[in-house]
Amino acid sequence: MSDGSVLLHADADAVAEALVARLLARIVELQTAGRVARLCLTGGRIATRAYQRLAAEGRNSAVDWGRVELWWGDERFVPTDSEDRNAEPAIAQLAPLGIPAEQIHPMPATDGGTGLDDAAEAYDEELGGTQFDVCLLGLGPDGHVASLFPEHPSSYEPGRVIAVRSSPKPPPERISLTLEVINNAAEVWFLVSGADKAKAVALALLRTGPVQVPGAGTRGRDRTLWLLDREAAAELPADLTQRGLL
Ligand SMILES: O=C1O[C@H](COP(=O)(O)O)[C@@H](O)[C@H](O)[C@H]1O
Repeated sequence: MSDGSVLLHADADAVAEALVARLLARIVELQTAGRVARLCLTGGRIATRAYQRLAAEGRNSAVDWGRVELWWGDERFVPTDSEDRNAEPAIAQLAPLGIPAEQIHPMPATDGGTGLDDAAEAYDEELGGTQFDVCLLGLGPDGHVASLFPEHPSSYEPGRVIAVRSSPKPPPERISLTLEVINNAAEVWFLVSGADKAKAVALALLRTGPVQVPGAGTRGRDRTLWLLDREAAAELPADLTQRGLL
């Protein structure tokens, strides 16, 4: 497991800009090595901002979008057309990139014809042995990642893809990858902005327990990056942000 690197940016827009530049470069690197790039996407405000930019910049990049797979780290178990969904709005934003539909893997929705448990199981099967090259994650103000919430059964339930009930953040029913799958990604990149996330960032980077702060137990096999804006980094010890390394 990798240690984390902190990358400080001025504000949320700068985080989104940096993310897109890094992501495009990493995908090209993977494809140059003959690989299909397997990306796991996150929901959340800053991700939405970044996907807008990715759609615009990605079209003129060297990326072969025919050799990219999209997966999701978590999803709200609501109808496909609900504004609460993580995947469908992102898929719509990224449509200009022309990623083949069979390479886009949203988690099931309530209109998919199965209940929550079967939906989580179906995604586990679809995922099979996929290992992500890059897993993007947000961090909630409470320290949650994907739909793994602090001191909640989701943060210690065994399995790879779990059904989440009574989520402290609405909507209450969700599907989430667990840390077993997330931490098997080659690289985990956190995108975090805003003063409301500062305490959670500090607790996660100072390695609080993963049940108390799921973000604290999350890291990639080869690399973990924390792309933070100044507000989100405000409660980190100064030496850590100055060195940029943990
Ligand atoms: O509910 C969720 O929240 C987190 C964080 O979202 P944000 O808007 O506070 O950045 C997100 O990472 C996760 O995918 C989502 O389902």
